[in-house]
Amino acid sequence: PEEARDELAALAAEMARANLAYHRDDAPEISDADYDALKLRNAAIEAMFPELKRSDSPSEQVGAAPSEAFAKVRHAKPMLSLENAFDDAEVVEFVERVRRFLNLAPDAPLAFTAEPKIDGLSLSLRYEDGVLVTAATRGDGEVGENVTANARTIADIPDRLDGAPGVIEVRGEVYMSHADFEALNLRQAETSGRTFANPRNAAAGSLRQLDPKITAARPLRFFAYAWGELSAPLADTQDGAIARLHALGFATNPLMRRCESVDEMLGQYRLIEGQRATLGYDIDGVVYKVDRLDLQARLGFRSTTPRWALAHKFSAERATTE
Ligand SMILES: Cc1ccc2cc(C(N)=O)cc(O)c2n1
Repeated sequence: PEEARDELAALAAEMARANLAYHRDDAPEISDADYDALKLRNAAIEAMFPELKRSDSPSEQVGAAPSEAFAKVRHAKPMLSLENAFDDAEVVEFVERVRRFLNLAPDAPLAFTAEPKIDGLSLSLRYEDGVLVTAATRGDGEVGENVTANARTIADIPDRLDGAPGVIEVRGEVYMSHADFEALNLRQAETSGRTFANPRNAAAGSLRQLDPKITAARPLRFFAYAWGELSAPLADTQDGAIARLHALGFATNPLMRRCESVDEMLGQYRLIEGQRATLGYDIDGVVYKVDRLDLQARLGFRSTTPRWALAHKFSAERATTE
């Protein structure tokens, strides 16, 4: 029994640390599966020595373990990641690959959009008949976490839409500005002593708080940049669709431009890179997308990335906010 008591104490400490890392700092130290294994071991020892059950045992608490913290949501359309490019030559290759796939002559017009790649965390917002019904994190791309109550506290996210398709899933990035991040860390240092390493962790940790009142006190922002299920098209082009999202009340990034050539794409990349230090929020590259949505549909997706999009990353600079 003495070893059992010691092991229960060790398990309790490890689970408490895992919970803190997961819920407050959104930097899970162990996987859901590992956490569940700790809970199982804990339950097994309690079964053998019921008198040793601790008051802080997870079998005493109702749910709220990392793996059950948020209900799971299966995305109607997978939330994909983007293929990366690190230099101009890879961008030229991407455009040539798109032309070949579409069987376009080298001089045939082919427009792209170029926009800053926000360094936050993806969120999918489902509206039905203009009402926000579900907000879900990306998760593994197929299944995310239901964070609807928390998303409702974000000012940039409308609770209702007028004039939208009956079903519309808006996708974008939740992020925290540098100024809000510094102020939050000051507050954190004075209260809990736990500060966040960077704005992305602070945004993710704030969005995945169990208590929406805590999320409401966190200054989170949102840029819309894509969509999932739609019961009717938004427009014929990427540029037009983003303009439509803006008209519906979403914040979209003002540095997005339609580009008629690779040179214009690379020019927009340099313009955005030049403004990187003055935006007031973190970006880690530029996203190019084929502008015409009929061409996006023809290009389709590889297993996890669209053929019609590319993320052109900035060279990794010494982190400026850590
Ligand atoms: C399709 C897709 C996937 C991930 C994206 C991510 C970002 C971003 N992090 O800003 C922007 C986009 O337009 C994206 N578009």
